[in-house]
Amino acid sequence: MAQMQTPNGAAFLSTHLSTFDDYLTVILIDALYFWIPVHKVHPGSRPPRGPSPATITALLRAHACDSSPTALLSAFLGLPSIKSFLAGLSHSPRLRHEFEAHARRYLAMYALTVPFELGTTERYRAVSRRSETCVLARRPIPAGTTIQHLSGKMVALSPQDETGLKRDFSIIYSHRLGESCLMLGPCRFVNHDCDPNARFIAQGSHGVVAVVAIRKIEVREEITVSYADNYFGKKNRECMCATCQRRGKGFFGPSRRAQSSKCMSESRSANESGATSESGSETELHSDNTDSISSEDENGVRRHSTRARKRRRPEMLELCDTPSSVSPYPTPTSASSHPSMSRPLSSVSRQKELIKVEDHVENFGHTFEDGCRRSQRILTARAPVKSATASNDRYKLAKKQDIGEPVRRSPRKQVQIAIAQITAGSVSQNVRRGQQPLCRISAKFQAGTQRRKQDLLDRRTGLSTPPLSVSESNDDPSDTEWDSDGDAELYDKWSNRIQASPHLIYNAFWGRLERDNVGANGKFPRNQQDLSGLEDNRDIIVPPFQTRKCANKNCRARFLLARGGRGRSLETTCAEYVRRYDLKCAVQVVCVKCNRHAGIYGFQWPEVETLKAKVVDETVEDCNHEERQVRVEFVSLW
Ligand SMILES: C[S@@+](CC[C@H](N)C(=O)[O-])C[C@H]1O[C@@H](n2cnc3c(N)ncnc32)[C@H](O)[C@@H]1O
Repeated sequence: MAQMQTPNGAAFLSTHLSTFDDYLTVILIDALYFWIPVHKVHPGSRPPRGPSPATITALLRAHACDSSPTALLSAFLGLPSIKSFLAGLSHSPRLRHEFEAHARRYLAMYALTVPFELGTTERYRAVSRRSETCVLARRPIPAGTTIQHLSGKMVALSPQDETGLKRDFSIIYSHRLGESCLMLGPCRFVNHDCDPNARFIAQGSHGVVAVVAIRKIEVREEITVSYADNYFGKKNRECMCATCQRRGKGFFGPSRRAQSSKCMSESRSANESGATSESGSETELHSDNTDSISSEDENGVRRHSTRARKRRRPEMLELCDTPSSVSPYPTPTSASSHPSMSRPLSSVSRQKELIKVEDHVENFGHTFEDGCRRSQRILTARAPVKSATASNDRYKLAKKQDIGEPVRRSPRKQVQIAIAQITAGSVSQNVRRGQQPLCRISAKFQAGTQRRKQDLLDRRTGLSTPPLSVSESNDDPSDTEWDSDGDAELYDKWSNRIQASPHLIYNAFWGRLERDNVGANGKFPRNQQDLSGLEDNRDIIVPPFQTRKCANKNCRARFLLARGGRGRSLETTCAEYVRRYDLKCAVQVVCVKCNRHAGIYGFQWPEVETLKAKVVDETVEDCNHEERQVRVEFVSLW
């Protein structure tokens, strides 16, 4: 195990803390809270076995209303798998202490009073090709407030890590420590915005980082900080933040294409010469700003001395000083004064790469909350984009007018469309992927709706399956089986209907019409075997099946039970969850957020109101609370 030094030393526990971070995010976020795997420092490595999601959920439930995570932490540390993990650290009390402190940071995120939560965003998908994490305000945060529990820890990068960690985005340059550091913990999920509403501050002298609101942050607003002025290329010209989008700058600016082609050739030549000099053995980072020697040419391409180039990190954030006058961090000068700030977001190889734009890109640039509240928000690439340079295509795609423009459609409307389409047995218009079809609902059909509603009600009273929770659907969706004859019967009925018009299957969730989603045998897939006969790249459509009221008496949301297959997923929000978990499984729910909280807090959410003295004002505005009031109805399908 690497030797431990103080945070100010050249080598600290970055390797260990990054391993801890990966381990903790797997067991405390990916496994039970989140619907995408969060980015890992060591994406390839397999973390040790941790406690099961059910165990952690039980712990969280037991301590959900605690004002401090201390009891939760000790219960967590007492779990057998955590104990055996800690046993491996017994030789180093300091490492053990760091693990405990880091676990506390992640566990604290589950306190009911925490004013933020993690969400997902598709904003950066055009570049990163994946959903990314973002941090959203759960309640109003006044300006100047330190955002409770949105914290992290900076650890200096050891030379091994410097070479080993090829691409980790949470590397920051600390002026105080004079070193590149890894930032780990919940605050590493905060994204950059050119007009941020918060900023990083240092807390104490041990590399602990917090986030302070610099203006009032509204409920559901994303919490953002400014990494640096030149973090995403010169003047952040690759920045994809909402502010740049609004102002038509950065990634969305008209000059970007011209610049990026120049930059491409410049950086290619810089890279070539850099490659030669990088054969040397020096990997140590600069210890202060004055060490870095860099300049910019007229094209905005930063040129480094050989030495600076050797030390360049691909991406770095900058930690600002604290708002108080006694700052442990010297006020940063210009971000560009350090060579690390010249991070080329689009590497040469990336720019050369031919873009493979999916022909169906949805929900671009919005977050989980948006998705929950705005049931549809679609950017549809009208046709597959053909070979061109990456920057060009990305630009074209991003310039499409409907980016970020919500398209509102009520679930009921979607369902009506679905019913009408299915009843008609065919579509009278060409419906392309991603396009929303329109049709008239026949009078005959409308009369039938009432009958079907009644029919559904009758059936529902006979069903015995208990309401579902996140833990149930999370455990192993593929193991989930239909658990009542009534369900199976309904499913059969639905399947028959689908098979009557096999070319057209409708996903009642997201209003998508799909063709040809039937197996080789011409039947709708009913089990894993059927599913495996289907091509991977097809969206498998989940027929709506049965709705059920949430067991929480304070929640009016309905669970939707359905059965489906697998498929690719381009969406976040509830839909992503739905697709991720129910594509294979028999069970799905309507609102991921409601269900997630239900799973974690054991339907205790409304009890927040009993903590009147503390949170009564905020509770009213709390988006989770609000979300739980969302009524989703799909009942008219039968
Ligand atoms: C510190 S991380 C923030 C959390 C990250 N979104 C995640 O999923 O873990 C920084 C990364 O977020 C993305 N990012 C954040 N803000 C961005 C912006 N304004 N423009 C482009 N990418 C951004 C980039 O992929 C960057 O490497």
